[in-house]
Amino acid sequence: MVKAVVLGAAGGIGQPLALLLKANPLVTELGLYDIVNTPGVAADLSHIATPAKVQGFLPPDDGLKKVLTGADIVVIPAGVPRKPGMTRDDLFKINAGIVKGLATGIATTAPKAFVLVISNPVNSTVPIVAETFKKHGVFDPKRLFGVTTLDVVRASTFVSEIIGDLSLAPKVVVPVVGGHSGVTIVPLLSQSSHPLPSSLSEDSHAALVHRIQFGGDEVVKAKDGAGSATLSMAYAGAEFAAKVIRAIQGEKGIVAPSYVSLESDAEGAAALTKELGQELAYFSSNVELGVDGVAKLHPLGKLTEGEQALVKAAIPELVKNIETGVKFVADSYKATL
Ligand SMILES: NC(=O)c1ccc[n+]([C@@H]2O[C@H](COP(=O)([O-])OP(=O)(O)OC[C@H]3O[C@@H](n4cnc5c(N)ncnc54)[C@H](O)[C@@H]3O)[C@@H](O)[C@H]2O)c1
Ligand SMILES: O=C(O)C[C@H](O)C(=O)O
Repeated sequence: MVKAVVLGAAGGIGQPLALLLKANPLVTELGLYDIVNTPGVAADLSHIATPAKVQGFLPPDDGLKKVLTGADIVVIPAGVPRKPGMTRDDLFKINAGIVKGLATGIATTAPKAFVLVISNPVNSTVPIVAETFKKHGVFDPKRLFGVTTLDVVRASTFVSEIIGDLSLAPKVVVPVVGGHSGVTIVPLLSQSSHPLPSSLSEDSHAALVHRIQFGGDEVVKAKDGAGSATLSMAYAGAEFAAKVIRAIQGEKGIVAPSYVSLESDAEGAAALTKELGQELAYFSSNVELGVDGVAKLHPLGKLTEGEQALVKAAIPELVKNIETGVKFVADSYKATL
């Protein structure tokens, strides 16, 4: 029995994500929450002939508490998306408060749930959830995940395009580490399951790295003011959620990159910190999933000189983004004293 909950379920990501979760036969209950339209989305999805019982909730009448009651896994795509010319950090002002409010609801109603954060800027919203949980004395670093799967999905697609065979895309695996914005997105192309053509020029290689790092901008530009990636994100979010669900049901050996706490006693956390050469509270690396969430963090492994430089460039930005999230929660609690 698995109850999955989507917070922000009526949005551009929320609706197709809810559809894909409804289509997942392992999900037996699907709770949808948003500030608008969830009764309609839930009624629509509830006619699909799959096991999940679907219910939609709105803020009145304790909707957040009701949707979160009994939740095993909570996915959060609530918040505003970018418009052309904006960075993900520009979303912080609005999304930080939304995420903190939802995290407070989870901390008080479903503190043991596995929490998957999609709302941007992920590098800062994940620390916001963690700090909120800490304030409530319920933080378990193994149960909190920043969803970076879209970067991994993009890397698979773009590499298979360069190899010249899109049919390979589902099989191409490229670890993408760091975080989820610009230079913090670090694709380890030297570790691709399918090597790049040896004829690929240095410039084309650099362009590929850039395209993976800034793939989100491509979509924001093409949507021309109508938002950012929604369908590919829903696909990626559902993929990652499905892996977490399989792992918590006991399947072993599931590995996926995710932005997680390094301040955890999970195997490999200390070794990863050592590889990074400095303490970082959060980092995205290959994570082995288990019944309790993060079971093991994989090392970065052998990097090329270029990849080492990319990791080095990502670290100061991550430090700044993490600090912004931590400070937001600290300040907001100070303000309420
Ligand atoms: N992690 C990633 O890789 C990734 C990829 C794409 C988008 N995103 C981010 O996901 C977020 C959502 O994007 P979108 O395109 O779905 O936006 P959207 O505007 O289409 O949908 C967001 C939904 O959140 C709802 N919402 C707002 N405040 C809420 C609250 N307090 N409680 C519950 N729901 C609330 C809105 O009503 C809306 O339905 C954005 O921050 C975007 O940047 C992340
Ligand atoms: O680019 C964005 O703002 C949305 C998302 O983070 C993405 O990578 O597509």
